[in-house]
Amino acid sequence: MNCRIGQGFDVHAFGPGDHVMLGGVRVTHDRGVIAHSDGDVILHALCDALLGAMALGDIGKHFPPSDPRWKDADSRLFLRHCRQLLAEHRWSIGNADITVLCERPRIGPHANAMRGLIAADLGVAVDAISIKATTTEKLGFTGREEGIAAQAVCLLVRE
Ligand SMILES: Nc1ccn([C@@H]2O[C@H](COP(=O)(O)O)[C@@H](O)[C@H]2O)c(=O)n1
Ligand SMILES: C[C@@]1(CO)OP(=O)(O)OP(=O)(O)OC[C@H]1O
Repeated sequence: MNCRIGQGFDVHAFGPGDHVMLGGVRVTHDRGVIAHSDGDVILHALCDALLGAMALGDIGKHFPPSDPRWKDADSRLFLRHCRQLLAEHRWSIGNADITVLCERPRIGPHANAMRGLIAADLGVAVDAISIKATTTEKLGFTGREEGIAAQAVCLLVRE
């Protein structure tokens, strides 16, 4: 069996707003994020992990921030595009594991909803998708609540 690993990382600054899109879920918050698309750090990190495993560049290469088509775009579109690329290149997802770094909002109560959407968009079982969260103990930009970060790793397999 042929295997590949990939990793991705994304950050968005908090800005004015009343919600944050995370893993495709609209999470109510007292801030929004500043981004060209909907600024979903979970999905952006996951797309980068998948693209990285396939050595197909990064999300900005596939969806340039200079392209008005992606203004306020639903990041689930990006994930579904990655699914298409996986199929074209005959890769299947073994698993993906994601960590969100922020003091707030709390991720735990939404993690299963996020896993469900991601699994549906990628056509995999929910137990292939893991979402975890940590604060950074009030340290750094996430600790000061200036922004939110996510990192993702994935394993791809090909028979
Ligand atoms: N935004 C967050 C941050 C953390 N959690 C959950 O709380 C646990 C403890 O966080 P520490 O940073 O103190 O380790 C963590 O393991 C998560 O389960 C969360 O849901 N949302
Ligand atoms: C997602 C894209 C889409 O134009 O823009 P942003 O929403 O700003 O997000 P980023 O994580 O900076 O990735 C780059 C772009 O591909």
